[in-house]
Amino acid sequence: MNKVGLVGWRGMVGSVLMERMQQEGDFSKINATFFTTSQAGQLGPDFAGDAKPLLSAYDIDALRGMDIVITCQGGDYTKEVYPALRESGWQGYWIDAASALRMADDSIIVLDPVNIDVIEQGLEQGVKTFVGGNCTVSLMLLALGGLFERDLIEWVSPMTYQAASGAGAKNMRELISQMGAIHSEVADLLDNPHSAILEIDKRVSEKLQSDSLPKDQFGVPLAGSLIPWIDVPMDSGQSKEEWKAQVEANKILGSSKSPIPVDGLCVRIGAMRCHSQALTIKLKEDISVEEIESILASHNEWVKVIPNDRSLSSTDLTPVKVTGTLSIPIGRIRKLAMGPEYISAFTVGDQLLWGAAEPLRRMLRIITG
Ligand SMILES: NC(=O)C1=CN([C@@H]2O[C@H](COP(=O)(O)OP(=O)(O)OC[C@H]3O[C@@H](n4cnc5c(N)ncnc54)[C@H](OP(=O)(O)O)[C@@H]3O)[C@@H](O)[C@H]2O)C=CC1
Ligand SMILES: N[C@@H](CC(=O)OP(=O)(O)O)C(=O)O
Repeated sequence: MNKVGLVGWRGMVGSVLMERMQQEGDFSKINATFFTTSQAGQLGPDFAGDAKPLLSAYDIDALRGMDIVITCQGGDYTKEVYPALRESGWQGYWIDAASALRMADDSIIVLDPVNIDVIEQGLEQGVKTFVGGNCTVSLMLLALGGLFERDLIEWVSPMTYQAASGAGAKNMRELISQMGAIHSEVADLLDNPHSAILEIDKRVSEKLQSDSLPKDQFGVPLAGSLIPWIDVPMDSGQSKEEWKAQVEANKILGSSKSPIPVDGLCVRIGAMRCHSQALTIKLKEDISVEEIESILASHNEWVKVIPNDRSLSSTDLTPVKVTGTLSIPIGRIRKLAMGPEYISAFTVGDQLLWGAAEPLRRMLRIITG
């Protein structure tokens, strides 16, 4: 059995990965060793049998003993340890959730329902570094996989509605704290059915603008508001999250030499762990909505076409419905007024599952069998 080192297993993405690996019986296929950046020597988890002391995730000799290292520890860890490990002559497989190595020439971005051909070709050619894609990119490609596979997309503009989880566990907690603080501010008025709505609104607005609202993580209110910027600025005027859409999507699809334009605005909203995206798509030809739906639905087992219906869209095409599942619903598919090749769509996906942990877990299984 392959010796697999697990780093970052107790973080948010890592915990979701551990859950999925247990559900799918992955630990029976590997010889697991657990690493840590902060708790070396303490007793590790018992996911893979008896708990053993944790090894230091900075111990290059210990990592060199692994056939495969899978990490959800983050980009700073990758930047520090990966080069040293490779320079030590280690030839093992590195599977990573962080973005640090995604655009490296010798890495492949993994999303096997979309790019199993790229992955298999890479494995044959001796590629040893496999990185999970950006969550919005992976979720969009799973939703639109059928249209990309048939080369029907001229360009796509995703306008995103991204959950707090994408910013980290502390940010999820802060969102809930903000919601609680807003409610507390007006609880007495809410209890009184005769209170004036404008008074409630005034107090909520004052609370949102006050220094007493918890906002150490986001820096601004997210509850009752939104943040139309995610990640650092690029020279192009895009945010880095927006920049990733085109470069990563085309790397995954193997079309980087003549890239399909993918560009839009990324917005943080007060959802917990599901990212949503409103897509404007220019098709290369005029095909019917029925055909588009059938092409999308047949691409992979997780995508689910939701009819363009008010009630179904309100129940089935939402973060509340999708959270904690691998389902990728796509709906609101209709022709736009701009012309017969222009269509709209709306899709939702769990950014910790298909957006982060699941592509890594599946890559591990591709290697270990
Ligand atoms: N959040 C996201 O949506 C996505 C994240 N990623 C990537 O994954 C990386 C990790 O993200 P995420 O899982 O959100 O990060 P977390 O902050 O949840 O976890 C990262 C590490 O923090 C350490 N840690 C310290 N205190 C605690 C604690 N109380 N509970 C759990 N862990 C703790 C753990 O390392 P140790 O055990 O060594 O102390 C853990 O592995 C990101 O940096 C990013 O590169 C990729 C896709 C999506
Ligand atoms: N940036 C994403 C989450 C993330 O970690 O992305 P990446 O894996 O590309 O760094 C978000 O905020 O929703």
